[in-house]
This record gives sequence, structure tokens and C-alpha cells, in this order.
Amino acid sequence: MTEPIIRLKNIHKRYGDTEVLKGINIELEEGKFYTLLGPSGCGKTTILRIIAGFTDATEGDVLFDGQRINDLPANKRKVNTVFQDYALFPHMNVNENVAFGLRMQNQLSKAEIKTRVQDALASVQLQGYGERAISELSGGQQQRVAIARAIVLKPRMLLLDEPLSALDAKLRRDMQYELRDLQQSLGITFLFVTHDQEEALAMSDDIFVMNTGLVLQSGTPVDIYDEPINHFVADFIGESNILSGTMIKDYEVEFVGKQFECADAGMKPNEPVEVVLRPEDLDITTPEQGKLTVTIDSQLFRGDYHEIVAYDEDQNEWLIHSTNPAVAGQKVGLTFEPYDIHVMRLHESEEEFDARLEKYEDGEEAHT
Ligand SMILES: Nc1ncnc2c1ncn2[C@@H]1O[C@H](COP(=O)(O)OP(=O)(O)OP(=O)(O)O)[C@@H](O)[C@H]1O
Repeated sequence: MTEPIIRLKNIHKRYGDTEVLKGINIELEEGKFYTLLGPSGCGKTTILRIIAGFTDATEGDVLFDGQRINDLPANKRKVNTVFQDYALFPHMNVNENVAFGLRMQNQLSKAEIKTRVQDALASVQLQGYGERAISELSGGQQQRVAIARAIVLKPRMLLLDEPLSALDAKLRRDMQYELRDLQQSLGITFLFVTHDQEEALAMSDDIFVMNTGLVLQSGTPVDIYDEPINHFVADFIGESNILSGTMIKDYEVEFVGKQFECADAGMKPNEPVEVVLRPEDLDITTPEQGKLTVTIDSQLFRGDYHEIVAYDEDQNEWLIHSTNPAVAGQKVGLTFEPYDIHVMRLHESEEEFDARLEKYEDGEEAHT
């Protein structure tokens, strides 16, 4: 691994008696798209503010290129922030907004500033908008000006605090592609904050899933989706069926009173666990051919699939995504493959989880 551009070491943040960050350790490499993902109030913005220098950590170190920057003022840090509400100056036009930071630095000639502003506006596809007043722009255009204003300063890192939350669904989707392309073409590190799991999965190289002041799991979108560390992550990322179970032995788990082959190992014999099955991994078949039997309760057509709710004999709810509609009241069988079952220990740290996955990777391949 290359030397990280940002390293947060054991960051704590307290407001009075309330600890809002409880020991954050993260490393961000140059040129990657990272996302802090978690519910409202979990501490995402506080992490951005600590990296940007707007708030001090109560405890812990912030390193930039290996140097401690806890005491470096915000304007001396090579990071810029795009805020949720854009924070544009309403009395300045687009050019003036974008040029503002460069003017304040007092280092470049007027001609150089003009070129830099034009380049920044071109990279967010706003050529020709320089003379417009901010009030004459749509929400999406204002959002682009805010990004141009940040990147014109050529930061090593861009911090983005829920920048798409004010946009409608279609524009938001378009901007997801644009931001991803922009990050790749600029090659600078992005740290993006969102509570929208789909957005995080779509855009990120790596995600940090947070809850109540802690990072619960970090990894690629695929890793986190396929191998959530615990109930919270499984529930927060995508849709899940989560059931209580018992790990009988390596590669054999019991839930809803039946034993199933699975791809997980490294737990104690008969250890209580939780089991995740994603709705799209369940197939409906006849009760005779199914690994378990459920009764269809209700369904909604979601466009590209039918979302079906069913109950097993123990009254566990099952969410199933199927290309075919189901019939309410009908008894059907459910099938799934051993590798569709994901078994989670009840209290496993991320280090233990990663070590176990690495140790049993070969065995897992044999069982998939
Ligand atoms: N200046 C402050 N004084 C006291 N408490 C604060 C202050 N700033 C933030 N907090 C609290 O710290 C916690 C974390 O806030 P933060 O803004 O980092 O969360 P978040 O994950 O970004 O949430 P959201 O998605 O709603 O923006 C919240 O409980 C918030 O109320």
C-alpha cells in the first residue's frame, strides 16, 4: 500500500459529556473515491470538519502525508470542502464565486486566474456560464459551481458533504456519474459523505460504514454488500433477510430448524450466529423442491422485479425479489445456493472478521 494522504489515528470528539466520535482509525490513499456512509447523526460531518480543520479532535491525530496537522489552520490545509447547501456567494456571479479563493491567495495574475476559472468551469461542464448570477442557475448548476470553486484551488483532497441531497432523483443520478468521472479525470482523493447506501455503492472505491461514532466496516462496495460484518451493516446496505441461527461446524449452519451447507467457517461448534440471505438470491420453486417452505403474503411490482413478502412456519418474514409474480396465500419452496448464505458472528471486531475471512478463503472457494 502506498503512503496514505490522510490518516486519522484514534480520533475522539466530545461535546460536553457526549462522545460523537469514539476512536476513528482510517487511512485514505491518493486518487481514490471514498465514502463515509451512515445514518443521520453518526458523526460523518464531524470527521470531514476535523480533516478540513474547522473542528478540533478532542483526542487523536490527523496526519497529512505522514505529518501531524492537528494545529494547522484550515486555510493552510491542502483540502477543500463542498458543502451540502453549496455556500455560494449570492451577490457574486459564477466567475467571481469560482475565482474568490484564488483572489484571496493573492498569488496569481488576473490572466492566470481567468484561465484557472475557465478550466474549472469546463471540468464541471459550465463553459459559458461565467457571467450568470447565482440566482439564474438551477440547483444542479449551483452544485457544479460549488465543485468548481473547490477544485480551482487544486486541492490534494476534496471533501463533499452530502452534495447531492438537494437534487431531484434524476439529476442526482446524473451527478453521481459526473462526480465519479470528475474524480477519475482529476485524480485527486474524494471523501464523500452520504446516508444513501445506493449512492455509496455506486460511486465509491471504498466505503466506511459508520454508526454511533464508530466505523463498523470498511471495504469495497462489493465486499461490504457480500460480506457484511454484522446485523447493522447487513440491514443498512441493501435489503436483507436476517435470521438467528447456529453454526453447527465449519460450512454447516442451522436456521429455521434446518441444516444447510454454507461457505462460512472459523466459528466455534454450535456458536449462535446470524444468517443473511439477500432477496435477489432466493428463487421460488415448488414446495417439494424447495430447501424451505413459505407462504406468500403480499407483493409489490417494482418495475424490474416483484418484491414478494412471505412467511415460513416459524412466522419469520422473507423478502424475495423475483422476475415472476407470486400468488398471495400460495405455499411455495425457496431455493438458494450455499454461497448465498452469509453467516455473521454476533460480536466480531473488524480485525477478527478480516483475519477469519482470509484464513478460510480457500475453503470458501471449495464450497462455492
Ligand atoms: N457543535 C456541536 N455541539 C454539540 N453537538 C454537536 C455539534 N456538532 C455536532 N454535534 C452532534 O454530533 C453528532 C454527530 O453529528 P454529525 O453532523 O457529524 O453527524 P452526521 O453523521 O454528519 O449527520 P447528518 O447526516 O445528519 O449530517 C450529532 O449527534 C450532533 O448532534
